[in-house]
Amino acid sequence: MKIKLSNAGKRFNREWIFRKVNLEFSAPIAYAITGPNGSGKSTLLQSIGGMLQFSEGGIGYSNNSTTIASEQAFNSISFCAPYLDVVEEMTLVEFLHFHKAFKPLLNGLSVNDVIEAIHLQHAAHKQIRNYSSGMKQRVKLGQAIFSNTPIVLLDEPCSNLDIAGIELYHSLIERYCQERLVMVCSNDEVEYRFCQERISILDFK
Ligand SMILES: Nc1ncnc2c1ncn2[C@@H]1O[C@H](COP(=O)(O)OP(=O)(O)OP(=O)(O)O)[C@@H](O)[C@H]1O
Repeated sequence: MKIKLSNAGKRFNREWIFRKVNLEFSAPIAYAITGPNGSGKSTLLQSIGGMLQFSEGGIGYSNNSTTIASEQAFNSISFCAPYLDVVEEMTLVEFLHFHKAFKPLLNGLSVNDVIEAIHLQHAAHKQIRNYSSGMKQRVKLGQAIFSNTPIVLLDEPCSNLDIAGIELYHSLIERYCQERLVMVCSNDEVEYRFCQERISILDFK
């Protein structure tokens, strides 16, 4: 799986956040997108994930040289970010079954396997609205990492996680993301230390 950015730029009103981004991303490599607060990491990741449109230039997705239409790319992408909501009214079991109807789980895994993997068995039947912030972050990570997509986009993946949660994050990456294209937006080395490639958003100002 490949993503190619050609002269990509994004602005909000008159403010250019980044310009002239010419980069290629391919599996099985993990990329870190770094930069200070407000520099545009999340904006770039959301643009790559198709949640925002570039203001200039473009993006291409392909798999083994076959082009994937932008409007179909979401099938290949999973996304985890603190600003993305989960369905708070559902229990974890309900939410994962609901999500699985749109994005299947990694081959051979069940909803129960995912719940065990993110260590939330004790809260499986509790409404997500009553979860702590760290528990919700485990749900978001599980939802992204266990979706059967070749691309995994992670924005500040360790937000609200304690030390055990951060270790869990690294073990999930190690076990389930080796063959995938992973992108991590962060300014905290702990979150992206496994990434082979590092990209500073400041290079595109
Ligand atoms: N919808 C929007 N409308 C206007 N400006 C926006 C919008 N979204 C983001 N911005 C601006 O774009 C800039 C980049 O924001 P972004 O969230 O991408 O930064 P970031 O590098 O991810 O920051 P942080 O490390 O704090 O998460 C900021 O100046 C922000 O105010």
